[in-house]
Amino acid sequence: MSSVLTIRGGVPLTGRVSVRGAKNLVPKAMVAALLGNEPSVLRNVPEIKDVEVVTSLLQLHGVTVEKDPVTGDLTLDPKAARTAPSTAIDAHAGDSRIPILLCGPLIHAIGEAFIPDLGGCKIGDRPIDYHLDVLRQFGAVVEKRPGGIHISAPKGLHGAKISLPYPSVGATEQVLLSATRAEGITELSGAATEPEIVDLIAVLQKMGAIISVQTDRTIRIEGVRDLGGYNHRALSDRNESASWASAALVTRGDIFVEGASQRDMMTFLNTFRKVARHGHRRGRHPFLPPRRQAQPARPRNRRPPGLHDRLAAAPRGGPDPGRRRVHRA
Ligand SMILES: CC(=O)N[C@H]1[C@@H](OP(=O)(O)OP(=O)(O)OC[C@H]2O[C@@H](n3ccc(=O)[nH]c3=O)[C@H](O)[C@@H]2O)O[C@H](CO)[C@@H](O)[C@@H]1O
Ligand SMILES: C=C(OP(=O)(O)O)C(=O)O
Repeated sequence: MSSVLTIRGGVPLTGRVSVRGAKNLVPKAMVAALLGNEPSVLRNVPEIKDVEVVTSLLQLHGVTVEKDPVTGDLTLDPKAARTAPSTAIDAHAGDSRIPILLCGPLIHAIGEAFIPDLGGCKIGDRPIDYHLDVLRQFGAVVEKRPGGIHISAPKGLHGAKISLPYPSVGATEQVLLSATRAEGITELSGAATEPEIVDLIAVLQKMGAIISVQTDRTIRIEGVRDLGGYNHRALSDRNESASWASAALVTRGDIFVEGASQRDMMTFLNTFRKVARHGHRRGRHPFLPPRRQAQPARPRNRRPPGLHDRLAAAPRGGPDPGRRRVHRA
């Protein structure tokens, strides 16, 4: 499939769409299933590439992944987890960014991990130094090898006091997935606390993990020896919901987004309302000022609480008869 989508605009978008489970939770919850000693069931699973990649990587490691043909629910059983051939893992090089999160769970399940070179959206430099630092602080040995990274932990993973220089989503997930079965207590400060992180914590807690989140971006994890399975319905994708809302705004359309969660989108909804109001004051059209397009209400700080980076500039006003090229997530 081409990696470019060409959109011919100029038509108001109207109708009803159903939003599925969050892309930024589902593949991570699938990885979490590897930490259990019994099957897990994940519901509200979207049909996206990250799910395919993680399914394949889990299967390569002996995890059975069964998809219900009617509901699309996944049952993941890790009890036969085993080492996978690095050539087979390598076939996934460049496919996704999720494999880096397999490190902790694979070390707990089989004692080592080989992670292929990462993919993911091309949104600039995307280092993984926080991930590797965190793993080393847990006691892992990280080695660069041709085609990927090899990680082992001859003395197991041990809880640690970790501080992130920036509230990285991925690095916070790395800590959560590594610490829940590490020996001792982990205290993470400077953690990301997005709704998808909170939902991942809910998944881990269902498995038996002991995790508390404080209001100052500190997460405390008390390691446990074993975890069970989970039965979880993924939270809905707030980015997809916000994309539909933005599409309705800029095309003067009317879209009902079934399953969107106000609670997880408060910052976006405030921004959306301000943009719409701004346009209304300045021109005839509710969303479009007469001479120039409504300006995005840009957040002042780098990552305002609750607003996904990707959406910080999403709701620009004004219908656009032209074409748009977007990159595919
Ligand atoms: C900024 C960005 O696009 N964040 C998205 C990205 O998270 P992803 O985990 O890729 O990015 P982070 O939120 O971790 O990165 C935030 C910032 O920390 C820096 N950083 C991060 C990790 C690291 O090891 N070293 C380092 O320097 C990055 O350069 C960036 O400036 O994908 C997630 C989906 O999985 C989304 O939920 C996040 O909203
Ligand atoms: C950057 C993102 O996606 P990915 O990490 O999958 O590339 C994102 O969801 O914001």
